[in-house]
Amino acid sequence: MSAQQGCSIDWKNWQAEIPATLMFIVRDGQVLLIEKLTGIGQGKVNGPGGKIDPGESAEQAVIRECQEELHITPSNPVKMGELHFAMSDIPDIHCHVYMAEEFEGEPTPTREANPLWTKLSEIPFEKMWADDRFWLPQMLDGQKFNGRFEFDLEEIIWQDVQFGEDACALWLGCPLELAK
Ligand SMILES: COc1nc(N)nc2c1ncn2[C@H]1C[C@H](O)[C@@H](COP(=O)(O)OP(=O)(O)OP(=O)(O)O)O1
Repeated sequence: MSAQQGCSIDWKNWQAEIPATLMFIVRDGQVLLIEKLTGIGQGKVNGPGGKIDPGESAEQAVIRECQEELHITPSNPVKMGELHFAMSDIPDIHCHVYMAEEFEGEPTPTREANPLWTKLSEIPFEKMWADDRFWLPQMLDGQKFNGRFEFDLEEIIWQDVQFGEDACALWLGCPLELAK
């Protein structure tokens, strides 16, 4: 699966209904994941994150979501990628992905999430969204990326993931930031 072959999405004119974020905090050979208890992907393992509120930047949103979901505040988040999800059963999602090495607070279970410090060698891909295995290892290795996925329910039916600085040129950015 690559290029546009077999893809039914007009990516040039594609716009997502849901702008969202993800954060991956890495410290001492471990990444801070969550068991997601509410929202899209409930029951899956993911990074903390969630929808971007109107008027909020992606960075503001990802920090707020970490505060709400885990009672922590990441420092110096670095944007690593964008994910474009064309979904069959829920509105399409445009997700901004961040990494950080430092944070304030103690990861704490909340109504929305249980924190899961996970060894980098033991990421539970079988409990995660199907796309994660195609970009998360490379991102944790320091590579920036741009990923586009077409899903049929929870199955990927088309994908294209690019890595490296060139991938950043494909980012759509965050239109809401322009509206601030
Ligand atoms: C489709 O594949 C996905 N893969 C990955 N890795 N992550 C995804 C995928 N689809 C959605 N996500 C992430 C993006 C966001 O972090 C959440 C969705 O946001 P959520 O529904 O949790 O938003 P909240 O604002 O926290 O929830 P409420 O609207 O219920 O307040 O999933």
